Amino acid sequence: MTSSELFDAAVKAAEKSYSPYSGFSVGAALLTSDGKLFTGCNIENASYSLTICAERTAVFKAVSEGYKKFSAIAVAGSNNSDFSTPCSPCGACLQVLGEFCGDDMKIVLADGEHFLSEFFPLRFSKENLK
Ligand SMILES: O=c1ccn([C@H]2C[C@H](O)[C@@H](CO)O2)c(=O)[nH]1
Ligand SMILES: [Zn+2]
Repeated sequence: MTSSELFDAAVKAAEKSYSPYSGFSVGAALLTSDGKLFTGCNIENASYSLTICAERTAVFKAVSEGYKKFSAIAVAGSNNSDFSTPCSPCGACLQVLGEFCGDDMKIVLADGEHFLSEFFPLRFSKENLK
């Protein structure tokens, strides 16, 4: 699957966003190392802080189905139907992605391919616990 196809899957996943409070729809499309696709959307709550981001929805879906090795994630976010402005994963999502993915994990945004190391070069990880 190309990065462009992965990004399109993220835009499609954003259609399922439940975001009545922010009005900001986010979709994520996570590709496993063996080519399986998991998607996720943001799901808000009247108790705002219980909101879950699209990226973590996708990661938790995948891990709960037994997939823990990933090659790329695409993220698309918008408060209208135009997903052309890059939407970076928040710090919480980067931390969760970092649990399962190396520095070379590809992060596809509206402006193209990035890597986890760009966003989060000195993250706290299981290496710190040794
Ligand atoms: O990494 C992120 C950052 C924000 N959001 C969602 C959470 C909230 O519903 C909305 C506005 O913050 O965007 C995500 O899905 N992913
Ligand atoms: Zn997030």
